[in-house]
Amino acid sequence: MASKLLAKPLKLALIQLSAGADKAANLAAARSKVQEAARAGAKLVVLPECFNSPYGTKYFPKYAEELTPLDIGGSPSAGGGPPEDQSPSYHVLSAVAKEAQITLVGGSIPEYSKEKNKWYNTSLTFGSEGQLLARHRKVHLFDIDIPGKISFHESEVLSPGDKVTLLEVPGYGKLGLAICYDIRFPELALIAARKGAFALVYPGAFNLTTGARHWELLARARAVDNQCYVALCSPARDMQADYHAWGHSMVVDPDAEVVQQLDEKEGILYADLVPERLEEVRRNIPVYGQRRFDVYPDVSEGKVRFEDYGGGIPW
Ligand SMILES: NC(=O)CC(=O)C(=O)O
Repeated sequence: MASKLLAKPLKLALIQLSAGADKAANLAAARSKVQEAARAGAKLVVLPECFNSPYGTKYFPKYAEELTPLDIGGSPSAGGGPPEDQSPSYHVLSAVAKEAQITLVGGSIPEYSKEKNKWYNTSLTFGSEGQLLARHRKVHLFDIDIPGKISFHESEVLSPGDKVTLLEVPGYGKLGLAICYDIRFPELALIAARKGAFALVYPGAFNLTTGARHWELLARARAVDNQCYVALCSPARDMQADYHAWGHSMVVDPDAEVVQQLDEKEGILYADLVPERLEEVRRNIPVYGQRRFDVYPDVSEGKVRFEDYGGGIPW
């Protein structure tokens, strides 16, 4: 097992903010909070799921943006990226990542693909040159019915993505990137970890029912399964909104300890991702070298659809 992390801790910021009906105001608030986090020294900044729109199927088509032609690895200033009027969120995220000189996981936004005539819940990550580093479309759609509590069906409007997403944080190593409900599916996290991820990042909007039951449990489960850092970034709770987000953005370390956690209000969580901690945990309990692929299959091998934006670091 080899880690490609530098010895220097990576300062992470999770921005918990609520999104209202005014998209321009949501984008302006996100921009100002990202700048604040960068001034505090964060190098990797994460926004929440659906940070530019209220969360709800009736809102997705209205707030959706067209991202094609996607220029993965390119820079909008060099002619890449969608036109400004089709995707203001793309351009704000790109610009603020460059201004702030950070890697920015831009939460998620509703995306419309004209080519496919489909909507997606999509996360875009930008590098410090403003270049698009990665795109993840939520693979597992949030379709649930808990009688008397909550019924939600993203699939009424959205289509699922079809890839595990990995991306390189320059100078540090790989992140596994997924969105909210994706965290309930351990295979996605396991594949990302076995392909070299040192941290799993989930913009996510759990609610008052499922958040209380499973938010921390799932974060800690994915961390202990994979001996990775896990970061969950939620919208702040707004009881005037249709959907009541759980909040409680959190970072869990590779030994499944909660390092930091917010409450339900707006705020920024800072945490250092420490390479030595990762190595210590993996050395102490070396499950990665102890798997029995003669007894069961390695889900990270064979027919796996994954997008690795930046070269593999196999363990
Ligand atoms: N909003 C989601 O995608 C997931 C969620 O709230 C849950 O799994 O619970």
